[in-house]
Amino acid sequence: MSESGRLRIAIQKSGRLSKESMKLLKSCGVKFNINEQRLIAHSDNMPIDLLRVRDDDIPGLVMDGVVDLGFIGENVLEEEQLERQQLDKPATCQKLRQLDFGACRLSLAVPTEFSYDSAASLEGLRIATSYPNLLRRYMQEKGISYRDCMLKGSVEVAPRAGLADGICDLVSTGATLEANGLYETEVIYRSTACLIQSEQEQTPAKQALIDKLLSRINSVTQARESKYILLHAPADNLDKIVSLLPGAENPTVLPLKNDADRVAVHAVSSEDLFWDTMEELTELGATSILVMPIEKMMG
Ligand SMILES: Nc1ncnc2c1ncn2[C@@H]1O[C@H](COP(=O)(O)OP(=O)(O)OP(=O)(O)O)[C@@H](O)[C@H]1O
Ligand SMILES: O=P(O)(O)OC[C@H]1O[C@H](OP(=O)(O)OP(=O)(O)O)[C@H](O)[C@@H]1O
Ligand SMILES: [Mg+2]
Repeated sequence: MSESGRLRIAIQKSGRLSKESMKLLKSCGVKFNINEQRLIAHSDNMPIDLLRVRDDDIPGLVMDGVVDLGFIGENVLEEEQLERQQLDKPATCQKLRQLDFGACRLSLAVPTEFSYDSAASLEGLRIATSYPNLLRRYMQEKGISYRDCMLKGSVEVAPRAGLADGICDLVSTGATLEANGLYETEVIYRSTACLIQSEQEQTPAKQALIDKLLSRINSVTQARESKYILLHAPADNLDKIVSLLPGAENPTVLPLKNDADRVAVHAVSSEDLFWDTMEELTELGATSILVMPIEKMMG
């Protein structure tokens, strides 16, 4: 299948994961032009082909070894794994890493007028979902029987349409539930996007390219989570000031010309600096505080 020399990566064609997956690849130095009409995009500068498909198809393509890598939500990955285990189809792949986008949760939700105590309140009722296997696993663990209503989309309208009593669907802000007169009762699975690799043995050249991509992804992600901070601090308060900057245990401290009592601090901090921290820094006498994004980080 993917025995050509080129690495095949499956990404969602259009949806919640598309932009971020492409952005991540681009920031790893993979250049490509997407033609909306075409399923495949060839990279201009690396031996990589992108396959643009429905997200539901990505785990299967990776598990069958049709593509080498895939960007996918853990929710879809796990659901497909459970499905394939029942059908005795190949159901394994390597999860290379979780990614910092596509965060959502699969939750049970019921109409606002429904009085809900626990999942047992759904005993014998009908639940609409696109994730029948994850739902079944959860309800079996709780020992609750229920009836299925399998819907591929528009799950949140099912109760109002009289198709189901409750739903099990993805939630992020909760706006979709609210707009449909529903409320979230329990989270059954938490998910982010992840990068997966086929179990098939790769040629050394392809595996080296995968390792390089992964190392670049780690570097880009670390950079996204970090900030470069410059500030002037009273030398007496230096330790307190540094302790407010997470991950900046060994900052560069430089003297200031014509000011023996103050120093310049340069540090990479592992968290975003929020206004509260900035205000605390100011209270400790810090001035000229600059917080800058970092594009790449290595070593
Ligand atoms: N509201 C959300 N916020 C963040 N991530 C989300 C949200 N909704 C879904 N996701 C994540 O993005 C994935 C893709 O969601 P999307 O709604 O684009 O899927 P889809 O409609 O099934 O797309 P496709 O047409 O490719 O089948 C989900 O499986 C989940 O991992
Ligand atoms: O809690 P919220 O922030 O409202 O997000 C949840 C919604 O987001 C997803 O759908 P999406 O908007 O991707 O559209 P889709 O239903 O067409 O897949 C998901 O299926 C929910 O319907
Ligand atoms: Mg889908």
